[in-house]
Amino acid sequence: MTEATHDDRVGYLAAWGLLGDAWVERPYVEVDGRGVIVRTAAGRPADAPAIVHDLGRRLLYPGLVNAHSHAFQRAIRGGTHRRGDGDPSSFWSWREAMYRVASSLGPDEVYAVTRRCYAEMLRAGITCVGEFHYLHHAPDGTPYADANELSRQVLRAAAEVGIRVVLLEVYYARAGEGRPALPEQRRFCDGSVDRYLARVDILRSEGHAVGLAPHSVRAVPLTALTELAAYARAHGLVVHAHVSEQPRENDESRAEHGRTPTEVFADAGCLARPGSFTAVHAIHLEDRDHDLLAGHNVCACPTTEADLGDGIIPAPRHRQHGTGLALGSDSNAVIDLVQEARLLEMHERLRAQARLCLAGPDPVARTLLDIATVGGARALGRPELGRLVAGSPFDACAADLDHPHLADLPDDQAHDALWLSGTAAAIDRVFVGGVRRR
Ligand SMILES: N=CN[C@@H](CCC(=O)O)C(=O)O
Repeated sequence: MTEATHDDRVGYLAAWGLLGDAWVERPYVEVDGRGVIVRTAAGRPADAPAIVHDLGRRLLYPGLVNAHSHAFQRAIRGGTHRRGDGDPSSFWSWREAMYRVASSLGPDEVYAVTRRCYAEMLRAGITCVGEFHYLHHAPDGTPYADANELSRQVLRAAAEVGIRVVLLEVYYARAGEGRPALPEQRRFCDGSVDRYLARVDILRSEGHAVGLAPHSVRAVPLTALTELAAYARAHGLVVHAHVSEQPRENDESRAEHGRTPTEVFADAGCLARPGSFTAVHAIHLEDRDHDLLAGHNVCACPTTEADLGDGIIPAPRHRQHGTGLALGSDSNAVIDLVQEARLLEMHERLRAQARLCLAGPDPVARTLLDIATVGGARALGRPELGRLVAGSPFDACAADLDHPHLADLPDDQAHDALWLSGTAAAIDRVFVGGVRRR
């Protein structure tokens, strides 16, 4: 492979943007032939390369990082809001509707729905997604000729769309304590930790970005959790799991273990390596759970959590405990991390009857942007992403200051208008690894 030279370099300029930790006017980013940022500056340097793309009146941001997705669930968008065919009026009855689709998809359909979903993510400024992937085998649980067939369909969809993916390979074993997997859950199950890890070994050996994802304490017994935690530690992998999304999950955990789900994950060793665990949802927590999650990550998915009636994530408490926040589009009923971020703040305003709930040293908009970028990158174990700094890939998105939602606002106010009253619709430029994707 030939080295990138100065001649391969191109520059990008915008009106305003976030470079590293600094909000600057006329942000300039220089990118080499491999798509890696080689320098940043406020304003075009005198020695800039010949080609500098001026993005004009746009706000330049790092690419957004979506830390929790079930791509196939896009297929039921809008399909679970009426009584009639079943009763989708609770989380658990919604899950039955979701399982009907989960049981119906073959490899081609998994590829097609995932591709559609990821294309939508890319349009919305998402440059990396953590796919919490649990459709593994044929609907009756029989492995395909290639046991990683459906994981490969996800990887193929991501590659063709041009989005980065971290495959959070799900381990699933049972319907609950003492209950084997339901027929509709059989395709999620590998049958043993060894068979599951053999699949993971292959994916890792092929160079794919992989994390371990014990689905939940309901679906994974403690012995298996302990083995998964040991493997993750040995190989430096992140661990993601659904944690305390619904009160019933806590009740079942107490009945089986006498402990909360977070305590069970901690006792199994899943939290042993600082920063490596991501609790998805983490809504119904006890005080001790917050202490245990300190230094780890929580992935909030506010549009899905609202849709499913889960509850409001205690985001300020997570921040007070030093728990990193990330965002996920989860069910993909909505694919818009700007809305996810905004609702994180707005749900807390409704609960607290107060404003500026997630403000810290930085204004709320900056906090939300950080959660949507570096927060997700940290949760996915990809610290090189989420920031526009030298040495990082040029993964970026830009919002149009002349979009109808932002037009005629002062530029610095437009940034707050996007994150606190807007949507991703204003984002109209997206780059992944230096390649323009939108
Ligand atoms: N937002 C929740 N999604 C979960 C629900 C299933 C469960 O908790 O059993 C999911 O797709 O795996």
